[in-house]
Amino acid sequence: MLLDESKFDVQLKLWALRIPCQLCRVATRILNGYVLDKPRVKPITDDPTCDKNRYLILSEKVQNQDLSDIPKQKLDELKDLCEIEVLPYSLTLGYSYWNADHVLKQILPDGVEVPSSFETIGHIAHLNLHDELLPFKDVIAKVIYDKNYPRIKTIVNKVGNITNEFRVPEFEILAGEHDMITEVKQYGATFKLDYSLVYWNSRLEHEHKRLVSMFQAGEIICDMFAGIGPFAIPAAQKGCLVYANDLNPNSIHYLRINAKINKVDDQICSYNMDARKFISQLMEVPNSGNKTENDVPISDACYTCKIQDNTEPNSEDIQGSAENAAKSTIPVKRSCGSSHEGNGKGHGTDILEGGGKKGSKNKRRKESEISVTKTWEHIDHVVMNLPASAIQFLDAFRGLIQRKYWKGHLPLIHCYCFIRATETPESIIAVAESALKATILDSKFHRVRDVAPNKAMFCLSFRLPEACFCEEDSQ
Ligand SMILES: C[S@@+](CC[C@H](N)C(=O)[O-])C[C@H]1O[C@@H](n2cnc3c(N)ncnc32)[C@H](O)[C@@H]1O
Repeated sequence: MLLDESKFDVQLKLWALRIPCQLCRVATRILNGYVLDKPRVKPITDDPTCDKNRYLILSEKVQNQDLSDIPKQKLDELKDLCEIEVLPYSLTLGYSYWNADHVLKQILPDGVEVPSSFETIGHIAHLNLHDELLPFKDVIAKVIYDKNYPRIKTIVNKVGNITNEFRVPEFEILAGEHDMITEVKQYGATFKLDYSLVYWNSRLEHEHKRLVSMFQAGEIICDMFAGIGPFAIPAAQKGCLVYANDLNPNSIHYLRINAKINKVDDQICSYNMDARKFISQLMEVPNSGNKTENDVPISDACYTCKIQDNTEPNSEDIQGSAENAAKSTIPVKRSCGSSHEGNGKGHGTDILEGGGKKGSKNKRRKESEISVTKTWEHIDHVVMNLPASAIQFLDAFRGLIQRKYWKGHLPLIHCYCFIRATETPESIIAVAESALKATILDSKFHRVRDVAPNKAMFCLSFRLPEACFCEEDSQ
């Protein structure tokens, strides 16, 4: 369907006053309420016959050449100012004048819902067109492009449902530049991403902010499904040390770029593996004799914490050794509320307050602190944002943490999930407990957003139950 822009032309028959240039401002003030007032249309224009004069265009309210629609008092004031000359003025409001909604309403058949909003990701507008709008997708995209350029340079529509495990939709580019690499800003951080290759949802900005506000400077955060870093980067900016993992190599590629852009690459260790394997390697005690085959243990890879590329394991990249890491006598700075030397018993139910020491200094970790971090001894928070299946991954925590090494509180788990109309928070907890094979003592559901009429996204936060400890003597 081609767009004939002339079809949107509307001719207005108006009146204008010919006024000396220097009096235009005063005349406009006097005629307040009777001067043309339309977005993007100037009410004062050149007089083609004399450059010392201007046309002051009157609004549609003024119908008569004798100006009888304007109150007498205003007219008298104007007459005191100058001689009044009234001229007919023809104004054409064309395609460029009308907003997208107005144009689309005229193009689309009656009864078809006009697409009123779209998600913006940097320079990309992401439409989600219903089937009935698909025959009009090109013209809709052109209008949205025309009306939002240069802020928006690429218009895409989601094709089909997301089926891949990386949660990346398939897109069709409908208008503008074929460029899916863009940058977005969230709460002061910059995120670069290829929208065709990685998961990104701008609607989660508030949730990213909310969760990170629960973290304290100095805490250790483990993000099992990190994407390009919307939890990891602001957490690191806040002074946390972050272990971030994602199965999608493109997400990790951009996470690393984003860590550099935001100058927190010395505070994020990034990994590209399955989340279960990641968490089990993170909790693996060096030299405990039960290393996962064919992998660089995370404790080794992050002995010196710089952004690591574990997709190409290379022993020369690993600085320090597991033995050194395990024997290190420099204490890891902790910000958890309880004793750092305890065996994890007697945890309070402070989960909902975030578990961090109040008033801890908002300062970034120094590399020396990072280099001795022993994740098998303590982490503060685990983030699991894969709502469709994160709860199933909770089984990875069964017997994961060795009690004899652990110091302080067990971590707070923040596990995202969907709750459908047929489900309840209790039924979700039951699924989580069955995965953990342990009772969750204290939990909180935070409603993140409605994703469909009968389906909402929630964040389930709870402290990992003590029953999940591995009691074995691993030495
Ligand atoms: C819903 S996205 C969340 C990304 C990011 N945390 C955010 O809030 O924008 C889920 C992420 O989990 C990753 N993922 C899916 N399955 C995974 C698995 N088995 N192990 C690790 N990551 C996985 C996807 O690639 C995707 O980036």
